[in-house]
Amino acid sequence: MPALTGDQIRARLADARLYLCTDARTCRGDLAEFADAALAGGVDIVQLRDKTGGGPLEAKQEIAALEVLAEACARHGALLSVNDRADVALAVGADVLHLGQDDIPVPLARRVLGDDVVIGRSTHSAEQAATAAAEDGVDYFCTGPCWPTPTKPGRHAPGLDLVRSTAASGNTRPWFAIGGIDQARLPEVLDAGASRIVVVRALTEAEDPKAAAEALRDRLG
Ligand SMILES: Cc1ncc(COP(=O)(O)OP(=O)(O)O)c(N)n1
Ligand SMILES: Cc1nc(C(=O)O)sc1CCOP(=O)(O)O
Ligand SMILES: [Mg+2]
Repeated sequence: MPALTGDQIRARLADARLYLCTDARTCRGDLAEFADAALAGGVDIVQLRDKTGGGPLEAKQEIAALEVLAEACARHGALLSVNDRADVALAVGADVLHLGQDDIPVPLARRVLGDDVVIGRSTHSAEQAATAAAEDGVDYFCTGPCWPTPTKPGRHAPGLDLVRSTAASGNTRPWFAIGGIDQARLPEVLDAGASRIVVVRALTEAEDPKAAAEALRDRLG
């Protein structure tokens, strides 16, 4: 069971602006320090997304990294997100499960997790965004990539047009723009109508992750 109730998690989701996906930083061996710095800079949600080996981490490594992130998130009052795996989200008491278009269907994830874990969806077209905005069991969705990105090679980028159409759609569910976003591009993303973002390299590759997170968070309000 997550430490927070579903209502508490959803209240934090409503206020969330900056969502980080990070790998386990196995080569650098600094996951706890990195997470602390990014969270101190204002990250609201942290997801472990490690595809550095060309696929998912072994379960034991994934759970060890999630335990490190869970402690960091608890210290900073942030939400912990698991990518792809409902069973792992349940096992570690995560607040959030993120599912892409090719991951397990939301109703099956709900069967595993119940109602007290937030579920998010990836979307890459206006049709997918409209579906996610209305789908039972979905709490938030992401639209992207805003720009082609080496973090998700081969994924066609719908660009900022998808951000604009989502902003104009009248959707009331929380949604995040993702893909290729950094400090220099953030103004364009905000101008297109997003108020929440997900980043990977903008923080994982930053020399000073706390300062980089602060710079993004300051513009997100
Ligand atoms: C917050 C967030 N948004 C989008 C994604 C991408 O999910 P998906 O399309 O399933 O791709 P993978 O991350 O599984 O490669 C995400 N993980 N998190
Ligand atoms: C993991 C992921 N999902 C995307 C989507 O469009 O669903 S784009 C993406 C990678 C984002 O990485 P960066 O901030 O380094 O460009
Ligand atoms: Mg996925």
